Amino acid sequence: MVQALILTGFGINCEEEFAAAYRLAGAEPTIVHLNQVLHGQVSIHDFDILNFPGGFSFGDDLGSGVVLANKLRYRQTSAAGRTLLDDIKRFIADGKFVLGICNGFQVLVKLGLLPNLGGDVTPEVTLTHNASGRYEDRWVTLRVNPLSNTPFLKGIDKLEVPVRHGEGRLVVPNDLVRQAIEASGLNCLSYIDANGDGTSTYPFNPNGADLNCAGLTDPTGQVFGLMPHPEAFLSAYNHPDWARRRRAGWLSEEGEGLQIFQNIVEHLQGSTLLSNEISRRVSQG
Ligand SMILES: NC(=O)CC[C@H](N)C(=O)O
Repeated sequence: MVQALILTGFGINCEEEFAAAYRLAGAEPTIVHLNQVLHGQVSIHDFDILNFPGGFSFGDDLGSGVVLANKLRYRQTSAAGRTLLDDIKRFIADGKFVLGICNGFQVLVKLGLLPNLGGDVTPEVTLTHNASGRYEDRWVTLRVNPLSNTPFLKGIDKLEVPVRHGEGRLVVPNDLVRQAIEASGLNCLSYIDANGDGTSTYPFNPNGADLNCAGLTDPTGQVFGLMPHPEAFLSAYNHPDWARRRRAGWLSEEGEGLQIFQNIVEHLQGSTLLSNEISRRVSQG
């Protein structure tokens, strides 16, 4: 069974929704306090996918996600001076997956794991206060970038999801970074308007993000982060307009966010089968 590690503690508050998403997608979720990982009691390497949920880690002090990102980068988890970031780099090199939602996305961006164009985990973009100057709590519509290579978004064209954040505005500091992100489709999700076009117009784009960008991946597609909350749209009944949609013949019981979790679980199941298959063939000569 695919094993999903979900971190919590220090003000993270979306871990149960995350766990529900993996359970519905057929994986086994384990919620672990960050200290258990930082103190070496739990190893991320025993899992297939590492998850950073939303919330208000460290009270958003110094900027959302900044303190947690610094703990991952600088806090030594062993006498040998290893950090959790060292472990995460190995985890990714092993072909495993990392997902950050909202505050989790902020952590991955502040750490430099997203977009990680240069491969040296140095911050290249940032997330800052919404252009509205307010916390935004609303539903938005996203379009998946067809250039994106991430298995998380396979087969998805468009999805509706809620946002709830104060610091969701992606800022891309220069043209070179912007071009590199666009050229490889790392801006995997954009906010769209009622016509289906990418937009910087409020409230369709709830925070004024550059590139109308709601989510990023790294070049491998293994690290994925987004501001909206797919784990809050697991059932059709999570949608504020479910009754009207139902009357209009929209019959699925599943929420649109669930597909992302089903995608990654299926992908991991496929790769596990493949590696089992290979080792069986090798042992049979
Ligand atoms: N829901 C969240 O994860 C919110 C993230 C962060 N605390 C913000 O307000 O931007």
